[in-house]
Amino acid sequence: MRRPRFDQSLPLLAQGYAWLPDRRRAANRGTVQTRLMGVRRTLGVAGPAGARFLYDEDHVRRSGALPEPVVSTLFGHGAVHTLDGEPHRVRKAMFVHLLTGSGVADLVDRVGAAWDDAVPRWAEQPRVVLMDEAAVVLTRGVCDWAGVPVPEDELRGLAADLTALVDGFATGAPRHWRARRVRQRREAWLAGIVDAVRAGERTAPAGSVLDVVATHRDSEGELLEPRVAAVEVLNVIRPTVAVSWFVGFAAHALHRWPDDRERLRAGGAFATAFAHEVRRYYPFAPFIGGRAPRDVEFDGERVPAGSMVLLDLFGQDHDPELFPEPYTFRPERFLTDDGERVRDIGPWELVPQGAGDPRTGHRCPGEDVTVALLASLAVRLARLGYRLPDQDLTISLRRIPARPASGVVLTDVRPG
Ligand code: HEM
Repeated sequence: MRRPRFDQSLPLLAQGYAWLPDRRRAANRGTVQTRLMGVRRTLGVAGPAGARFLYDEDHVRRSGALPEPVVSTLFGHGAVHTLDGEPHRVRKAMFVHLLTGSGVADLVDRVGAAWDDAVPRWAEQPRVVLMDEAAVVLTRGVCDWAGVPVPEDELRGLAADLTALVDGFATGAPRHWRARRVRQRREAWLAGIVDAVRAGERTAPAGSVLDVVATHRDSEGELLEPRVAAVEVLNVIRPTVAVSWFVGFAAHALHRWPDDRERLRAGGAFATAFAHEVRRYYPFAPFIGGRAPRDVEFDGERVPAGSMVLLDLFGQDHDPELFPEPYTFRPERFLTDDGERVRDIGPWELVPQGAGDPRTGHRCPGEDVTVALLASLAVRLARLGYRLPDQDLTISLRRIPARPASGVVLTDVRPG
C-alpha cells in the first residue's frame, strides 16, 4: 500500500479523532500506511487482530516511542507507560496491586461522599460547571485515598492542575505550555513528599498509594528516584481526576437520551452498562502506539524496524462488526439478554482504555476504578435535580481531548 507523501501530523491536529478512521475508510481496509512525527513510517491498525499485534512486545515496544510533548505533559518521564520487558512488568504489578481488588470500593466510597458533600454547595450557587466540580470531587476522594495530603483551600487549584495535565497533551495551543509548567511544579511538590516519607519526617498511611510507591523496588531492587516516584503517584491521581471528562459525557448522554435517566437512578447492572457505553461512544483516548523493534509484518504490510504502529481505539470502539449501529448510544448492548447482568466483554473488543491483559501488557490498570467511579457518579447525576441553561454542548472531534464545549453548566441544582 502507498504511503502519503507528506507527514500527517498536521492533518492529525486538524482532524483529531477522525484522522485515523477517515484514512482507514478511504483505504477501505482496517490497516493503513501513513506518516507521523517527521519522516517516521507509521502503520495504523484496528480490530482484535490489530490489537493483538500491537500488544506483542516482539512486534511493538514503548520505550522511546512516545512523543516528547505527550510524555512531558500527560505521563511524565520515566513513567510505566514508557517501559518494556521486565522493568515494565515489575512496575506494572505495583499499579495492578493498587488499582484492582478491595481498594477500589474504598476509593469509590470516598469520591461518592465528596460528591454528596458538594451538592448542597452547588445548590447555593446560581450556576456550576459540572466538569470542574466533578474534578474537585474526584481530587478530594483520590488524594485522601492515596494518602496525599491536600488542605481544603488548595483543593481547587490541584484539581485545575490535574485537569490541565490531561487537557494539554495533544495541542500546540497555550494549554500545552500550561500543562508542561504544571507537570514541573507538581512533580517537584510530590517528590518532596516522597523524600519526607522516606526520611521519616512524614507518615504515609500503610498500604496507600503514597506508601507503596515510596517503598517500591524496581527490577534492579532499587527505590524509584523521587522524581519518578512523583510521576507514578501522579499517574494514579491524574487519570482518576480525568474521570470528570466521562462525567461530562454522561451528562451529555442524559440530555440527549433522557429515557435512560429513570433506569440509571436505580443503579445496578444498568449503571455499569451505561458507564461502558459512555466509555465506548464518546471520544477520549484517540489511539495508542509504539515502535517496531525489528522488521515485522502485519496484514500483508511490511513494518520496517523503527516504524510507528498505532491502534485506532476510537475507530475500533465504533466498528459496526464489533458494535452494531455504533453511533447509537445504547447501554443495553452491554447487558445479558434478560437485562439482569453485565455481559462478558472480551479483552480485545472494547478498547477505550487499551486492550489485552492489564497485568502483562500496557492496558490501563485503572479500568475497574474508572467503571466503578463513573457508574457511581452517573447514578448520582441521574438522581440530582438541575436545569441545563442555554449553552454550547457540542463536542468537537477536532479537539483532543474532546469535551462538551461549555463543560456542562448546571443551574437550579437540587439534591435528588
Ligand atoms: C479517565 C479514564 C481513563 C482513560 C480513558 C484511560 C485510558 C488509558 C489508555 C488508553 C492507556 C494506554 C493503554 C496502552 O498503552 O496500551 C492507559 C494506561 C494507563 N492508565 Fe488509564 N485511563 C483512564 C483512567 C485511569 C485511571 C483511573 C488510572 C489509575 C487510577 C489509570 C492509570 C493508568 C496507567 C498507570 C496506565 C499505564 C499502563 C501501562 O503502561 O502499563 N488510568 N489508560
